[in-house]
Amino acid sequence: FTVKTQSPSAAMSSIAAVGESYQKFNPRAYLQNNYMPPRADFSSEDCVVPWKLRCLAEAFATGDIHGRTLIDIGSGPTIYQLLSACDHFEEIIATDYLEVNREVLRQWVRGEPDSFDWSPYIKHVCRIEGKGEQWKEKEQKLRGKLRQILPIDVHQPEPLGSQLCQPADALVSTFCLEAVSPDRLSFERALRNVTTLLQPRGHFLLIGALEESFYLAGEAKLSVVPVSEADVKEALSKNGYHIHDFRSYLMPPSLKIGVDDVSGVFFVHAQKQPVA
Ligand SMILES: C[S@@+](CC[C@H](N)C(=O)[O-])C[C@H]1O[C@@H](n2cnc3c(N)ncnc32)[C@H](O)[C@@H]1O
Ligand SMILES: O=S(=O)(c1ccc2c(c1)CN[C@@H](CF)C2)N1CCSCC1
Repeated sequence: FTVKTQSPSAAMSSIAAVGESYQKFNPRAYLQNNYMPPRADFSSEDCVVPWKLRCLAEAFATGDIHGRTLIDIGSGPTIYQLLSACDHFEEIIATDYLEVNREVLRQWVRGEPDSFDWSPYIKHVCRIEGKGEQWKEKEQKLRGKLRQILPIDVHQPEPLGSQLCQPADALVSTFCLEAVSPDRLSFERALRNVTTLLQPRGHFLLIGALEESFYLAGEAKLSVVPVSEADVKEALSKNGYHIHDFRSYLMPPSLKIGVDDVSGVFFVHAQKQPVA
């Protein structure tokens, strides 16, 4: 059999095409499609949003994941993925490819009146963490820790360019790598690139879409490389990670409303192994 390898120029042009497709990405439409009712349902712990928040809260509740800095890879216009992290790091760095998303995050940090209302998520996380924390306290705490909102390109060997002084103690990334990679090889290379941002023995919490091929964000229709559990595990192992925990959520048919064709969601707690 022949092994299909892509020429560097072909790989670059398909990555360029992804970047071009993101120019039409509409943050508000994206938030509407994925983070507002009816899809964003908190009515049962079995719903996908409570499941995601519980995965993150339980990982941080182990006490194993802490340090000075945490970087969120491909934050987009969302902050839910950082709510359980903010008690465990001095500084949280959000990143995204698009200025429109970085500006949405800045608006939230500034507490601007028409910024997205994350209070249902903050209230839910305070409840499941069970520390008696008031939601406005957690909201202000996260705002205080989100001190840098940086441009990133996971397809670059140095995704943050020269902006990063030293590798982070932990990484978080949600629905980014598979949503910006034209194929599995690019997905693995993007993971290799972002791994350079993480200290050896650093922890990586990764959430993503299983077997998704597209999603909508306003005028933009974005291609997604369909990945299976095995693909994600293989990519992590190839990049020197030990997998502490891997969980999957099967998307109920009722949540398939046309804004994407996601089949499920994965959560991974992985740790970068030191080079021998
Ligand atoms: C599906 S959204 C995920 C947003 C958010 N993390 C969440 O959980 O909903 C994918 C994000 O990846 C960003 N992105 C696009 N191309 C990228 C690239 N080359 N490197 C890093 N991020 C990129 C997009 O701007 C978008 O915000
Ligand atoms: O948290 S989710 O599982 C979720 C949240 C975000 C996304 C997806 C899924 C799938 N498409 C991604 C595109 F990359 C973005 N969820 C989907 C069901 S309704 C609430 C939001």
